Amino acid sequence: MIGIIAVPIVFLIYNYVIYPLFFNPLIRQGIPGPLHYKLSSFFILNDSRLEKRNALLQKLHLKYGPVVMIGPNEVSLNTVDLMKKVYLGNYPKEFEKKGKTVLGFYSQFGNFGQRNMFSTGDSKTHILRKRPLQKIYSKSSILGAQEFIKAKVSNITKKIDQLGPDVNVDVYSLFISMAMDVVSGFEYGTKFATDFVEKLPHTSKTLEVEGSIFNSFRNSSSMWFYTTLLPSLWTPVARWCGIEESVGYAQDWIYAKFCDAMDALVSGDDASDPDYPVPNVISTMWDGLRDKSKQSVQGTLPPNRNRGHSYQVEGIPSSQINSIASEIADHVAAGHETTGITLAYITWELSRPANAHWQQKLRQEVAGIDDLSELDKLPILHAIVQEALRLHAAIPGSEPRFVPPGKSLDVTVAGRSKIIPEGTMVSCQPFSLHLLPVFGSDVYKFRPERWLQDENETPEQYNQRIHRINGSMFVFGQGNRMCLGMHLAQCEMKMCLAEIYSKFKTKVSPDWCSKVVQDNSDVKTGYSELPMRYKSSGYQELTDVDKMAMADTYTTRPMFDECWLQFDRW
Ligand code: HEM
Repeated sequence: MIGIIAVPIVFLIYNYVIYPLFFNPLIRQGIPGPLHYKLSSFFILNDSRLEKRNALLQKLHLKYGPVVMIGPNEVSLNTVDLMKKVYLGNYPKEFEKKGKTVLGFYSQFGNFGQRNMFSTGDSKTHILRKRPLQKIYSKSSILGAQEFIKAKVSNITKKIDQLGPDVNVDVYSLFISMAMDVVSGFEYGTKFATDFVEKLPHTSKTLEVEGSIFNSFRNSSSMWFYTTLLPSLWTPVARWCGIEESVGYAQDWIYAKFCDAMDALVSGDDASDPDYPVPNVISTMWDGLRDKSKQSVQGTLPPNRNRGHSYQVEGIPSSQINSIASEIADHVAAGHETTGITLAYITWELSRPANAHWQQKLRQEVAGIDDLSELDKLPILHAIVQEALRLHAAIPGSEPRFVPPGKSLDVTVAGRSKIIPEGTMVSCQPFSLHLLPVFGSDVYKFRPERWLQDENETPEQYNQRIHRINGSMFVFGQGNRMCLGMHLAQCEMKMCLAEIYSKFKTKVSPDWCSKVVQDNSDVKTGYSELPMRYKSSGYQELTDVDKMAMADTYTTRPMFDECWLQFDRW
């Protein structure tokens, strides 16, 4: 009897007290951090679940310095040098040694039973996947696709004109829709691109409408903690929250569109609209698969458009077909939320009374220019986009990697050299890196001028400063796992801002909040700063700054999922 009780107690004491305190190499090295975080991963996982992680890591870095232990095997880093060592050093997303693999944060991002580029752990497999897709999103390819992007972007101003002046417009809905209209063309071919800017009203909270695919994407995001960190609890929690069905809806929608585009390709049709011949993922991967299989592929079996997710082509294993669908699903998700969220933050910042002078400057700069390569050279437009990417990084959360087998990471703690051993999970988070002093003063404020030449600076000093701060940006990651859609996102955003501000001025809707804050006050981050009751009850007493607080999650969003502006012709 004593043995039955004693064995588990000894096990727990050894695992949670003796081993961590006396044998854990990170603790023995003296890596700083709160003691309870060093002993168990429970605390940092729970912070993620409570949507407090990003703000907490920032506080820990301010307290303990740039190297902080946040779990028995996890260290958060916050200097530009360490970020470069890890990400330009291409540390892997998974740790593999002697045939054993430690899966990481990313392994759960696969779809339809298949991994994709983003969720691939090892560098060799990743580069093979990435190579054929890289050219679709290269700068020259995006410039070549500008007529298509322009057509989708100009639907925004058409929509605003239809709505008329002083109408409250939810720009969060508008820009998420625009980004989906664009990215779907790059995935399925322009023939199959969506038209959500035209089809949705954007004058009510349509993204939350039950059954909408955006609601479904949102519900998937709300489950990100379980998807990525505790997959075994995903199904019971989704069922308990009543969103299991809804989460599947976006996947079904993505797959149904995939089937439509595949039907066209397999029968020898082009997936591109002849007016907008844009290179796309489905055609590129399908051609690659046919070349690889060296078979003449003909005819389809009837696709299963329900939950089966199994499009079949004679002679090709369905796993290979689904590998294309998995890649597309990832790009569709990555490509619409991030860009839409950033645009919502940019236009909100420009609409705040204290920042409204930037609208004037922008209008003067973009007047009469709609060519993308010309827009790309404009300093004010560039400064506004860069500043929003810094302050409102759409992915502000940690991007975890492992110290590779056979290597260690040298760090300095309080002037002393320390070694982080192989297999340790290390990460930087854009949110904290973007607040470092290298970016200048008032780092919690939106100040596009930090990207422009100061009147006291020589051109040489300016170039050196800009080189330094550009190299410190982490919004798109760095190294070989850097964002594939970066040029697409930047071009889309610049085109969209030029289109809007050459025609309209914007202001924060006074009907949306108790008060529109007049000064350029600091941004807020996260649910942790506002009591949860605001989320579900009447929250009319909040200001626009409160309502645009960034959700404390891996991919952020305005925490109330809305951003209401009014548009007026200049
Ligand atoms: C403002 C918009 C965007 C932001 C802030 C953003 C941010 C990021 C970040 C930080 C990563 C790297 C994650 C990591 O290393 O752990 C990433 C990867 C990725 N992004 Fe984006 N992204 C944006 C837009 C897009 C768009 C429009 C696409 C369209 C296809 C896209 C596709 C991808 C893909 C496929 C990867 C994985 C790359 C790889 O693993 O090699 N992103 N993105």
